[in-house]
Amino acid sequence: MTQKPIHVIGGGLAGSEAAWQAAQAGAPVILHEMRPIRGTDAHQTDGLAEMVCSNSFRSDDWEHNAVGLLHAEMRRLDSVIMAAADLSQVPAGGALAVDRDGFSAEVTRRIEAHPLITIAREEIAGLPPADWDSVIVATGPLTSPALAQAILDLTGEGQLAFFDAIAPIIHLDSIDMSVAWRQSRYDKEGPGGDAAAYINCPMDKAQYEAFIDALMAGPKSEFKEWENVPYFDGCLPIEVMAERGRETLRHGPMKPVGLTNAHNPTEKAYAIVQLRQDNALGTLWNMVGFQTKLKHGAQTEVFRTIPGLQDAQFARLGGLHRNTFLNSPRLLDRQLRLKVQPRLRFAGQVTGVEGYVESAGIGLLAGRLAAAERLGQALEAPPATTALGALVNHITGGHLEGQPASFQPMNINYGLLPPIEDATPKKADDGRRLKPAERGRARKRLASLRALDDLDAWRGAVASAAAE
Ligand SMILES: Cc1cc2nc3c(=O)[nH]c(=O)nc-3n(C[C@H](O)[C@H](O)[C@H](O)COP(=O)(O)OP(=O)(O)OC[C@H]3O[C@@H](n4cnc5c(N)ncnc54)[C@H](O)[C@@H]3O)c2cc1C
Repeated sequence: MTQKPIHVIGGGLAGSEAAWQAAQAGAPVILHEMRPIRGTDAHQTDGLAEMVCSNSFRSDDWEHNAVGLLHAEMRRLDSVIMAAADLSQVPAGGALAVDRDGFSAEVTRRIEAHPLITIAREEIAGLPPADWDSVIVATGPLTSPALAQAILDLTGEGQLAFFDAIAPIIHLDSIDMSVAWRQSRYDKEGPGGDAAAYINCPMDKAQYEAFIDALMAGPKSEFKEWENVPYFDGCLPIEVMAERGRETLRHGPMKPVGLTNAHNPTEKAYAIVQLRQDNALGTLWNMVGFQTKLKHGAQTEVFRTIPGLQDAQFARLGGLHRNTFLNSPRLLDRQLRLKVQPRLRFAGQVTGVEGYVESAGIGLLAGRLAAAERLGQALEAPPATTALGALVNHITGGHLEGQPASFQPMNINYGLLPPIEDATPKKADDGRRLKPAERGRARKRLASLRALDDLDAWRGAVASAAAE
């Protein structure tokens, strides 16, 4: 080898894709995977890109579904994960589901056969040796404890999370603002000078009582033993708080004080649910204090009883599970490099994306970015109008600085892409006025078309830069 190798740590969804992309670009790679020498609490095999739970890559509809769009973008960029998934497909309607063993075997076969990739079966149990000048850390939600500790020591207290306590996140355009209103408690101005930073949903006594009953009765997900993490008070699940007393929530996250119903100023609410802006675009809002272990079906049912949220569309539902991830907006640059030690790049779920496809997508970019750097080529991540670019934006800057809720992992969704509102047709080809749901679909299709156009323009620019 004439070039020094890029070291990829972790042969999961992200690491396999990163190794493949870097090698395809012409850079030699050593892929370090600790299985089978050391296992995780979830992996069962020693195959690369093992899917630890469901066998689905979710919707394959690129026109109307953001993860389908991500599939399409990755296929255009020679993704090994998508190629192996397409070969291992099993029937699943509009979803892309795979035979998990066949899929993992195909990824393993392609990586093993690549002339520029060497696989080393070993745990990297601390910071990589100083002479590894280009490293991609793709060790996932179950990063081995020794490496997690080394990253924590390097980045500082509070910059690496070990589990997710997530409150649901809702698309702004599905909130009924004829019921809800914008106001901060006591009209207090935030750092940006905004005294109307929250969206408020009021409840009367009967609605509150029914809500508490539904919360306590709803089915909950139980932690597996290996997920046995203690709660700390800042992120108690809402149903655990409700179990401490029927009034607890009314004195906690649902307290009605300091707020006046803009639609009916004389009416005093018995309890109020607040939503806080979640992304810089202002398209996504999280339910403040509503981290929950309710099962997903129960969450949509129970939370849609909240006035103003009766038609809520959830960008993600709440949950609590083991997950190692960085405070990426603070720690990573747009090249996915650790600011304090730029030889270390991060990829996959450890950067704060969520899901097989998203993890592989960030692996794809990390591999290309590392290879370009190694080969002396200039390369930027794709624009935020693409699904891949929107993910990079989310993890490196799309979330709001300075708000109390910390950065939370996220699946790809259209709310992470800049809105396309103005261009959405109001009428069908036959002149009929489009219903809101039809307009929503039309808007998604336009956003997908824009994404693929912009991705192609980016690919074109990258190809000509590489040829220079
Ligand atoms: C229990 C569980 C269930 C999940 N279910 C789903 C699901 O149904 N659908 C979905 O989309 N996502 C699911 N996820 C999320 C899923 O893990 C990620 O979407 C995806 O696998 C992340 O890809 P990754 O490459 O970042 O991590 P992984 O695929 O986990 O790969 C990380 C790799 O790094 C290796 N590794 C760790 N530490 C070291 C080290 N120090 N040295 C060398 N190698 C190391 C591990 O062995 C592993 O192979 C689940 C996660 C968990 C934990």
